[in-house]
Amino acid sequence: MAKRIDVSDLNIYYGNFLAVENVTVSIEPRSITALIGPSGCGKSTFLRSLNRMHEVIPGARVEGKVVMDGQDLYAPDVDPVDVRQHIGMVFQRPNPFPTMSIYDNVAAGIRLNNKKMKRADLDTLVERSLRGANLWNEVKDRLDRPGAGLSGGQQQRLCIARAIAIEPDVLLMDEPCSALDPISTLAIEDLMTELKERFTIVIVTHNMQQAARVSEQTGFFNLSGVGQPGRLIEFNSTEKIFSNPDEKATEDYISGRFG
Ligand SMILES: Nc1ncnc2c1ncn2[C@@H]1O[C@H](COP(=O)(O)OP(=O)(O)OP(=O)(O)O)[C@@H](O)[C@H]1O
Repeated sequence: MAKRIDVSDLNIYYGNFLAVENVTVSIEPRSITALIGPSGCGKSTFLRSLNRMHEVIPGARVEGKVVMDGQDLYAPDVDPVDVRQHIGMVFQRPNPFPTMSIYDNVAAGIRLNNKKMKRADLDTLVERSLRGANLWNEVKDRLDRPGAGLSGGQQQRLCIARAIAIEPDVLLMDEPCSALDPISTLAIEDLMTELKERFTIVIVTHNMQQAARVSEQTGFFNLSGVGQPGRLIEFNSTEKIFSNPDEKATEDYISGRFG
């Protein structure tokens, strides 16, 4: 079930380095939120803080709140592994488990959560996930072949199938199309539009046309100089950001004047 995320006063550190400063934003359920901005402004860092992946880096930590449907994800009694089951992630480079079969790639997360699931139920879930990722028709006759044997675009859809198989509430996507050709990119964009009916989606992208095509809301991050923290400069409807942004820096960035 798609859920809403409310971030308040979030500071994100790598050791003593403040990488992202003072972000307050609300991410709506059943919609796509795009994060754009120049390299190094903290988009990926912010994304990873939403499902507590940031803290797997030694010395990395956050201050502030990330609340999903009323639950503070950084409260002391919350298990980060549990958070990552509810907030799934898809990365820039498709990363299927290379020697595992297509079937096992999709089943991997389900098996971790539910070791005793019957084979027939698992088959149903794997098929549903592959259909959900628009990959079923291409792989249904070779489910036992290695995931690494698929094309890049198919591998990325396999990773999306793996992510949605455990029925998360939120899907985080960090430049999911940057390693893909234009046709595969459009396939993933169509898929995102379908998935937003069921999931809250947050995507980091360098491709402004992509942000404009797929998202309802856009956040523009920027930094004032090397070594300075990234900040969320403007968060607005995608239509407004790309037609009449409030901030000059947003306008300069989307019109290609820097970044
Ligand atoms: N593992 C890390 N350890 C220390 N600093 C890091 C680490 N990862 C990122 N940073 C720093 O945090 C800041 C934000 O980086 P981040 O990768 O989040 O930016 P980004 O906007 O996603 O960049 P890009 O668009 O190039 O991917 C940068 O100054 C970066 O050097």
